[in-house]
Formats: sequence, C-alpha cells, structure tokens
Amino acid sequence: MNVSIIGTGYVGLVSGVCLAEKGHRVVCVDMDADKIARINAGISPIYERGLDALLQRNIGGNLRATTDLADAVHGSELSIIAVGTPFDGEEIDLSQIKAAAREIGAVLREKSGYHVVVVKSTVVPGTTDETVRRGLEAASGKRAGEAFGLGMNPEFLREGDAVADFMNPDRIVMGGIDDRSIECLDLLYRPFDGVDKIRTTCKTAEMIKYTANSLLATMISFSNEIGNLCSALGGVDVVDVMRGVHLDKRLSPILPDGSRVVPGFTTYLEAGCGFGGSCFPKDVKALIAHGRRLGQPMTLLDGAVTVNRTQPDQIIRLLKDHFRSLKDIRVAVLGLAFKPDTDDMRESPAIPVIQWLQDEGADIHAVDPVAGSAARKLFGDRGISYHEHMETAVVEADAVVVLTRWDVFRRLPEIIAERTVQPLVVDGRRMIGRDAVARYAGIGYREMNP
Ligand SMILES: NC(=O)C1=CN([C@@H]2O[C@H](COP(=O)(O)OP(=O)(O)OC[C@H]3O[C@@H](n4cnc5c(N)ncnc54)[C@H](O)[C@@H]3O)[C@@H](O)[C@H]2O)C=CC1
Ligand SMILES: O=C(O)[C@H]1O[C@H](OP(=O)(O)OP(=O)(O)OC[C@H]2O[C@@H](n3ccc(=O)[nH]c3=O)[C@H](O)[C@@H]2O)[C@H](O)[C@@H](O)[C@@H]1O
Repeated sequence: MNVSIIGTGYVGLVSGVCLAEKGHRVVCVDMDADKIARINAGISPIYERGLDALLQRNIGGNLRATTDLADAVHGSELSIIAVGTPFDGEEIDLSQIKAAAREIGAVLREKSGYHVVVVKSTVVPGTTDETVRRGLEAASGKRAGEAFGLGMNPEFLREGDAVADFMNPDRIVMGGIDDRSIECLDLLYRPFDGVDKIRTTCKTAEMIKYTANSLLATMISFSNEIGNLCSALGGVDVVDVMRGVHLDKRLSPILPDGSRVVPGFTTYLEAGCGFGGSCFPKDVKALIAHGRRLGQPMTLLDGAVTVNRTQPDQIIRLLKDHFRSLKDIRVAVLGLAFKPDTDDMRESPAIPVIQWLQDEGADIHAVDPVAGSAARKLFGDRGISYHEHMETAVVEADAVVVLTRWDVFRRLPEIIAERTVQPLVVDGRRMIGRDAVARYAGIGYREMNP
C-alpha cells in the first residue's frame, strides 16, 4: 500500500519506518527540512533503540522523506496525520491538526480516486468526526464518506521502546466513519497477524486512547500518594506494600508458564518522583479540560495531576531532612530524562528538582547516558557540571539523587562502596536496595523513629 505520513516526530517517524519494514511504500512528510534531510541520509533525528538500523535498511527503498506534502499525498492511497497536539494551558491545541487537514484537503481537491485520511495523533473525542472532517471537506470541496474516507487510529507506543511497541502492539484500534475507511486500515495492518484488532467509531477510538493514558497516569499518582503516606507512617515501605497488593490474581494473573508479572515499573504501580514526558501530563490535562467544557468535572483525574505536580517536592523534602542548607553542597544528580532509554526531557521531574538545587546554590554534578545536551540547553551551566559517567559525577558527592531509572545507575552501591565518607543516597525511583548503601533515603519509605 502507498502511505503518506504527515508529521515526522516520534510517532510519525517510528510508524513510517516500521510500516516500510512491514512492506508498505511510505513517504514521511515534515515541514522541518533539516529533519527530512537527516532521515534521507539514514540518520534518525531522535534517539530510539533499534530505529537507526531499520531506518537505514528501508530508506531509499520502501521509505523516503520529503517536505512536499502535496506530492506525498498525491502518490498515496492513505494519509496518516501524526502532528503534535500540545496542551496550551487551557485546552488541547489543535492548530497543527487543523493545518494538516486543510493541506491534505487542498490536495484531495485535485486528486482523483478514493483516498483515506487517518488521524494517529492523540485528539479529544469528537475531533476527527468534527474538526478534521470539516477541514478536509472545506478544503477539498468533496464529502467524507463519498470521495474520501476518514479514520482514527490511536498510537500506544512508549518512548524508548517505540520500535518494539509498534512492531508488537497489544492491540490495534481502527476507528472509521464507515466500513470502507475501516477496511483500508485493516489492509494497512494486515501484516500484523495475531494482534487483537478493534473496529469502532472514530470517537470511541479517541476515547480509548485517552482512557488508557489516564488510567496509567492515575495508577502512578495513586502509588505515589500511598508511598507518601508510607513515608509519613515510618517503618512501612511502599515497595513491600505494592508487592503485597500486586500479588492479587486480579492484578497479576498467573501466566501460562506458571509465572507472574513482577510488580514494578512495567505495571505502573511503582512510586517515584512522578511521571513526565510529552504525553501523560498533557493528555490527562486535555481530558480534564474537555470534561469541564462538557460540564463533566473529572475529580479523580484532577487529583492525579495534583499529586504528580507536587511529587518532585518529595525529593526536596528528603534533602532538606538531611541538610540544613544546600549551599555549596555537592549533589550528584543521576538521570535527567523523564524515563530511561530516551533523551527526552519534556516535563521531566528532574526539571523542578534541578531548578530548586540551582536556586539553593548547590554544587550540582549531573549525569545522564543520553539527555546531557538536552539538559544543557534547558538549565545552562549555572551551578551545574555535566558528566559523561556516573563514576566522576558521584566522586566526593555529599548527596546522590536518583531521578531516572537508567539500568547503569544500579551500579551506584558498588561505585561508592570504597569511599570513607558515604554520601546520602536519595532514591527517587526506588531502584537502589535500601541496605545496599550506608546512608539511604527513598521515596515511599522512612525509618521508624527510635
Ligand atoms: N511521543 C510519543 O511517545 C507518543 C505520541 N503520541 C501522539 O502522537 C502525536 C505526535 O506526537 P510526537 O510524534 O511526539 O510529536 P512531535 O512534536 O515529535 O512531532 C510532530 C511533527 O509534526 C510536524 N508537523 C506539524 N505540522 C505539520 C504539517 N502541517 N506538515 C508537516 N509536518 C508537520 C512537526 O514539524 C513535527 O516534526 C501527538 O498527538 C502525541 O500525543 C501518541 C503516542 C505516543
Ligand atoms: O501517549 C503516549 O505518548 C504514550 O504515553 C506513555 O508512554 P511514555 O510517556 O513514553 O512512557 P512511560 O514508560 O509510560 O512512562 C511515563 C512516565 O511515567 C513514569 N512511571 C512509569 C511507571 C511507573 O510505575 N512509575 C512511574 O513513575 C515514568 O518514569 C515516566 O516519567 C504510555 O505508556 C504509552 O502507552 C503512550 O502511547
């Protein structure tokens, strides 16, 4: 199938590369000429495990990239919209979606033959049926359901695992305004044998995406609230509590091989310094705003956002418990990205923590396997030295703060073991054993007062 993808960010690029790998002929479109040049040169503009290899295998073959949207849409039977849908502080910002619909519509005015337009971006329920349909019809002078089809196909990939998630999805949701549009999506996903496929309306597809993200975000905030209570109680560790809760078969069914999913990060019941990224924060806020507009308060989701906003304060509290002032105190910060395996710093809990440390006049030594240059752009050099390796960052540190669950940080106890003066380890991700270091303070745990 000939496919054009409008918007070549995380989702557009990964989808394009993976669909090309599955045998479709794909053209990725973006207005950012630098990005397009890099992709055509076989260099991925984003850090994502496994992406470079797939990109290099397909570019110039099943895959090409261009800034020419009209040419790409003309040469394809299906166009996927994967542009950004940020939160503007009040509500979802649909300006990129509207522009893409207008531009595609203008091409459809001249194009003969049936064409299907599919929204992959995360958009509030009703957007595809109303805003996108209106934009396409106005610009093309044609009617949806007659000259062209319209669908909604949300994406569930996680950054860091994007290629693996796209290639092995848990489900594929295919929303459409009619059977013909859904059939076209079915053809696109035919190479994904054995995956559960849901055929539904565009509005339900949109709602499935928001509900999935809101549930996961709420589970994290729930775990964090319970963790904060454990910490207030003293002598109770949220990790033990969640293990006990999670062994309930309704939460972790026994797998065919007799094993269980181990409670932890992948189950979204892991307390820590909060969720970040380009999606959970903006999507939950957009759904709350949409509910409010419809006269439906979203009390629980409001709570999830509030817990998350204040969760990095737990790190600050733990530091304040141990140091009267942070002025000139040497603090090693392990992890800057919002999660491991990505260089993305959007809404990372490291942002408020580092800004507070800067304001306090701490001597900050930051390390992240890939997000160092993104962090330098964000924070500058005020009070911060950036390190390539954890070893140099933690040397002589008075405190070590763990903010991202990168696997390499598990070696921390081994690295500081030889030091005569032991630093305080503030574990914002609960990934270092409580007894593995001499001085430990973790989110969701406090020693019982003697
Ligand atoms: N990042 C993620 O992990 C996931 C994101 N999503 C959703 O997918 C959508 C896209 O997200 P990202 O890929 O992260 O965004 P992004 O911001 O990385 O990429 C969007 C791209 O679209 C381009 N663009 C915007 N308007 C354009 C136009 N008219 N013509 C050509 N190019 C245009 C921009 O230049 C940019 O490169 C959002 O709605 C997001 O919520 C869904 C699942 C996962
Ligand atoms: O719509 C999206 O963009 C995507 O949002 C999330 O994916 P992502 O933001 O890439 O990352 P996650 O691995 O889900 O982590 C999100 C945040 O939650 C935090 N987290 C995760 C799990 C946990 O138990 N505790 C916890 O604090 C992580 O540190 C991270 O900051 C969803 O997991 C994807 O399914 C979805 O497609």
